[in-house]
Amino acid sequence: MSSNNCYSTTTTFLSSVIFAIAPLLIIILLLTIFFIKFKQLIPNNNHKQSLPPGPTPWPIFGSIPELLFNRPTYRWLHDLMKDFNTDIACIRLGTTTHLITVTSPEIARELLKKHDAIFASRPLTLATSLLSQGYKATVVSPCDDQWRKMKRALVSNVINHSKLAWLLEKRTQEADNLVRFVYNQANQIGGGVVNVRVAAQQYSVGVLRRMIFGKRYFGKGREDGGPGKEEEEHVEALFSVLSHSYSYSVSDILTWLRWFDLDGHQRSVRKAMEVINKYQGSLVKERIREWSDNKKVEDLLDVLISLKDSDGNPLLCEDEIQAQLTELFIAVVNNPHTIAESALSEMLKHPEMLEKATQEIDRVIGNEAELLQESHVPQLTYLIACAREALRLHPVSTFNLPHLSIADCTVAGYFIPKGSHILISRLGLGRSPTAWDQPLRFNPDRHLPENRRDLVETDLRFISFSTGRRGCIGMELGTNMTIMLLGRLLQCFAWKIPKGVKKMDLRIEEEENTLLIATPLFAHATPRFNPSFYAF
Ligand code: HEM
Repeated sequence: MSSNNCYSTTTTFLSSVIFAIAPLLIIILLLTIFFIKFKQLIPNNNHKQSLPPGPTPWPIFGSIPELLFNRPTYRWLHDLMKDFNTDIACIRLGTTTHLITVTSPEIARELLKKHDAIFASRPLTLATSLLSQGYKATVVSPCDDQWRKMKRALVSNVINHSKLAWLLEKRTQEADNLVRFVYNQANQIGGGVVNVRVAAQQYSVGVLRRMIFGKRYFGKGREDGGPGKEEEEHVEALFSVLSHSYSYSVSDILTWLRWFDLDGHQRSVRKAMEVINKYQGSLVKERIREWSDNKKVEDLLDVLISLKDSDGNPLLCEDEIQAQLTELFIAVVNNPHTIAESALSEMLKHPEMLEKATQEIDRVIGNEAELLQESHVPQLTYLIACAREALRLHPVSTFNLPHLSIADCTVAGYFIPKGSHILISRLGLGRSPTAWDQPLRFNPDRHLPENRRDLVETDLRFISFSTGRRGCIGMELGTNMTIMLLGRLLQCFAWKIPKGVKKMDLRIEEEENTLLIATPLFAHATPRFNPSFYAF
């Protein structure tokens, strides 16, 4: 037999062996992959309790297909909880992430009061990473040293009682501007129709712009007190970032798809951040460049730049300041305006409430020539009750900001694994039939026995500023801004439903995690006083 023949026989033999065992190898490989995945799917048996009820997950993908195809997600989650007849549910995403949804005040208290330390972190998303320049600030950062540093800086030096007292005049100027803007629309024979949403949104952001940058307008502004195109663009960009922050984007759930930006979220957030940086960023850069330690500290940007660490070096770098300012604007852009808009809409449906709140303001001020001031706010208990009721019944978002658990825990008798995303439903708490009698009725009187002087609700019967380590730092400012906004509108103008509108439309807009009333509130305003009252 020739060597050639021998070689070819050996090759043929080897090929036939490989050919014979190839399917076996493929089967072994598949089994190994399946075993690894399957192992991940088996619940951890070290705990005795079961997970909260929820849909049966698909292998590997969990309930991601349902989550992506049932929009808006908040409705799917709430419907699912109703079907399971539960106040706490668990939706598994992929093999390891658990989404825990909660609709009862008792369970919310267990999470944010009893086990606060365990649930004090935040999940990461593409939008929150972009807005915070890689988690350099407070609101969206996970519970780490950077968050601690920034929160401490905010509470001790930036948003506290003494700084707010120092900046009172700037806030009052913006409240005067609100009245001027609305007066210029209402000062016609028979009054005028006002877009309350625009006035209220621009007031909220205007208050912060004055406190941070010492000025109201990025550009030339407008004579009538309204927003210029720069301010409109700024507010629109803030809302865009806010609405994408925790919106269950495909790229947040299946992170390996981020590159493709399938739902366009990344593009939208980057575009909005360009606008925000164009306005805020250039001011911060310029101020840092021109900074000298002899400069008089005149606004919150000066405060942030002037903070020093224990070695006497600047405490915050430019990125931290930029990120923190964006977060502060995002923190105020929606709450005060939504509360004022929905409270006024409800009061227009119930004119006796409008009358009662206006009479209270007149009585507290006692002197017709004076405009409402922040010092009057604690005495306006009926108006505060109306704002609390608006917060309870018409929350601005379906869920509180998400929390993330940093250890395994037992809640309501169920096992909650480390790394769970916790979504506390603002709708579920505020409209809970066990916590509230006739929950769907707008009834400010239900808050009166408590005689509250603020919007704080630490018992979590509804979410206002929430509570615990991740609780809001803007309770005093948020209450004052909201009540001044609503109070000035009621004090200075008589409001009614515009001609041709049969009833106020309080249907909500079904967008991801936002509950804005579908149509902005257009209401008819007439000045209540002589023109000389508005000449300030
Ligand atoms: C009526 C007005 C306001 C309401 C209803 C409100 C509500 C909230 C809520 C519900 C949270 C999330 C709490 C949680 O995760 O459990 C929050 C967080 C926060 N708010 Fe507010 N807020 C208001 C105004 C403000 C203002 C005026 C500021 C400051 C200028 C502010 C700054 C913050 C910050 C920094 C956080 C993040 C805290 C952290 O994660 O550690 N808020 N707010």
